Amino acid sequence: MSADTPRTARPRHYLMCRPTHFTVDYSINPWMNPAKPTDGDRAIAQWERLHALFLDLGHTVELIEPTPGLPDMVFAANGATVVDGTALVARFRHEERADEAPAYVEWFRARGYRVQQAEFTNEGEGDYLLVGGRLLAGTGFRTDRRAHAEAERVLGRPVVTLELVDPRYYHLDTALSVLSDTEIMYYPAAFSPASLKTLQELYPDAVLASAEDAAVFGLNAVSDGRRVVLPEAAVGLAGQLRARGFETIAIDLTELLKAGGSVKCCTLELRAAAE
Ligand SMILES: CN(C)C(=N)NCCC[C@H](N)C(=O)O
Repeated sequence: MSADTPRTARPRHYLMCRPTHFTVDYSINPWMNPAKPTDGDRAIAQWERLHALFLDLGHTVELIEPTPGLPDMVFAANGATVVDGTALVARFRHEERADEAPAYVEWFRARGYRVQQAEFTNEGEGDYLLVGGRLLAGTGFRTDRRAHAEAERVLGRPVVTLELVDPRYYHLDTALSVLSDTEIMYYPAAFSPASLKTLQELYPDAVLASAEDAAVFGLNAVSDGRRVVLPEAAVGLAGQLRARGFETIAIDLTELLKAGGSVKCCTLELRAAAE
């Protein structure tokens, strides 16, 4: 598709979590260095700009109350995967985040979602990305490979397993982003040779990110089908997207990057049951 391709934005329903208690006081990924100071006010200001931006774009945003002592809870995308009104709630790999799961169970139950508590480790939309009718599923660092069959059964979508091999890209959504129901962008070196072949076969026209754009979390982006919100440092990727007819909106979330997250990590999509 070219820059002249007309694209349609679909209004989305998101869940976010204010980084009230954000800090980096443990390390569970290579981006986290507890010796490096964080600025809580700056994290909140950056997050608030993202929140306001989604509202300006016409999306609906709900909020989950941040729990004291859970500094990574701002990364709401990890809380669950929600398809057709069913929330498959995360079971976190690391003890430091384990207590986030009950907060999500409670949030979804209170709002009438069908809630499934996971048997196997999975980190929600960090590793599960819905592209049209297909669920791309990451494994290698966080989500257990056995969780993929569970996701297929609970969410009713065929799953494609993708193996991540670079610890900097420990969640699928740090290395791959969904642009529309048929298009993705990804960083090839983050995947095993077999998974790369799978991606090349399924998405021969995908946008391929450079190492530089991947390293500033350019792939941790959120698209509504026409407008792609992505970290402002990912300038090469933004140019590639505009050449394909997407509008790009750059945002600074560098304070949250100190914990290994950016735009997509803060944004869980809520997909209602079909009417
Ligand atoms: C896309 N998503 C949701 C993420 N990549 N999440 C960021 C999680 C960061 C956290 N410190 C952790 O290591 O779990």
